[in-house]
Amino acid sequence: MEQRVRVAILGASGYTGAELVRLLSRHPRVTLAALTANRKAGQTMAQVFPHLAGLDLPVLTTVEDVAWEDIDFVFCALPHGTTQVLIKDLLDGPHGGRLRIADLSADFRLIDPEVYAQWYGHAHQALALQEEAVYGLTEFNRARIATARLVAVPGCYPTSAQLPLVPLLKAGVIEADDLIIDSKSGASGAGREAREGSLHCEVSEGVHAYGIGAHRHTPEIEQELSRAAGRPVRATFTPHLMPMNRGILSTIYARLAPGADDAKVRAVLEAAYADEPFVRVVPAGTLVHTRHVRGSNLALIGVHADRVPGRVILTCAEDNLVKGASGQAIQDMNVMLGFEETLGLAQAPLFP
Ligand SMILES: NC(=O)C1=CN([C@@H]2O[C@H](COP(=O)(O)OP(=O)(O)OC[C@H]3O[C@@H](n4cnc5c(N)ncnc54)[C@H](OP(=O)(O)O)[C@@H]3O)[C@@H](O)[C@H]2O)C=CC1
Ligand SMILES: CC(=O)N[C@@H](CCC(=O)OP(=O)(O)O)C(=O)O
Repeated sequence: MEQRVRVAILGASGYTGAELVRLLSRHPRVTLAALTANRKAGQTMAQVFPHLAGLDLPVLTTVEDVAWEDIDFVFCALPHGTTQVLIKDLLDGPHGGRLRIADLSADFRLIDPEVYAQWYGHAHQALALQEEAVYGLTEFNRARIATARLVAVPGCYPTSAQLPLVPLLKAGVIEADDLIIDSKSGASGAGREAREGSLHCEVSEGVHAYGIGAHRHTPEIEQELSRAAGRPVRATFTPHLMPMNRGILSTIYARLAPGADDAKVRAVLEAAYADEPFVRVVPAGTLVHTRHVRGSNLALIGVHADRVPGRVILTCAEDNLVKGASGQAIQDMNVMLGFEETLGLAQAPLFP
């Protein structure tokens, strides 16, 4: 029988942690050996998340109480800012030599320490690890992810922007200096701790933009799009909070490069994702919908002609908690450990 890896999930009492537990509980090569929480340490997962009550799971402990000698792989699903020092201590500690980590927070995604300090309001506290970490959008970075010790799992919004835009910038069929990314997210994107602002009566029956011109995912989006384009990319990014639980829909407006049209854009994206298990370009005339990805690791991309000459409209739908976070992290783990990339992630979306 094939050996299983022993996994710790730090922050298992949060939304992305619970989603990791849900998906990994059916992963054929994983044993969930440790689950941690902060305020909820000492409780069972069934107490915190009754929907997971049927699973045989370890009790939630603090990070300090994990038997690290027993752990091979760590998913870190803690608030950004709290993560960098904790991961540094873990990797510098007595068991650091064998641990490999997928970090879901924003702590290791930005390459430039000055950009990090500017957008996150403090100097990074683990600079060497920030430099070492590999950006974990699997579709574009498999070789480096495979050998990484620390993978920075992309942000939910940046994933929905990069999947349509990276192949187009690489192919030079859209211009790099005129991108508008208009994104909508479900309230689970703010995490379970968010409370105020995420209460039903504050999210339902209304929509609002936030972080306008100033959202911390902007530098992550620009960093990765610039890498793809081979030159600096500036993008206008505006997120919106939607009255729904899960899902992100990004609508992207781009200017076509000379000689390109929407058919060319579609052909580039179809070729880029022809062999990808989790990214689909929907047929012309079909609309992408957050309902069509819910609970799955899929991202759907739509390509639409714009009646304004020289422009194209792209849409991308994903589940923020799956391809936007926990599913993406598992996809990275599968690559890091040499497993088949789809293990634990093959479930179809939940509809309606
Ligand atoms: N929600 C989403 O769609 C996405 C989230 N992310 C990122 O993933 C990470 C987790 O997000 P999410 O699951 O939504 O957050 P939640 O607020 O739902 O969960 C946070 C978790 O961290 C624990 N925690 C909080 N503070 C500390 C601390 N000081 N020390 C140890 N543990 C602590 C909480 O424990 P307790 O419950 O006991 O307080 C809980 O388990 C964040 O960095 C987030 O930005 C990334 C992509 C998408
Ligand atoms: C709806 C909502 O509030 N979404 C979050 C993004 C969640 C996420 O992915 O943030 P990380 O960069 O920390 O991973 C926000 O706008 O901050």
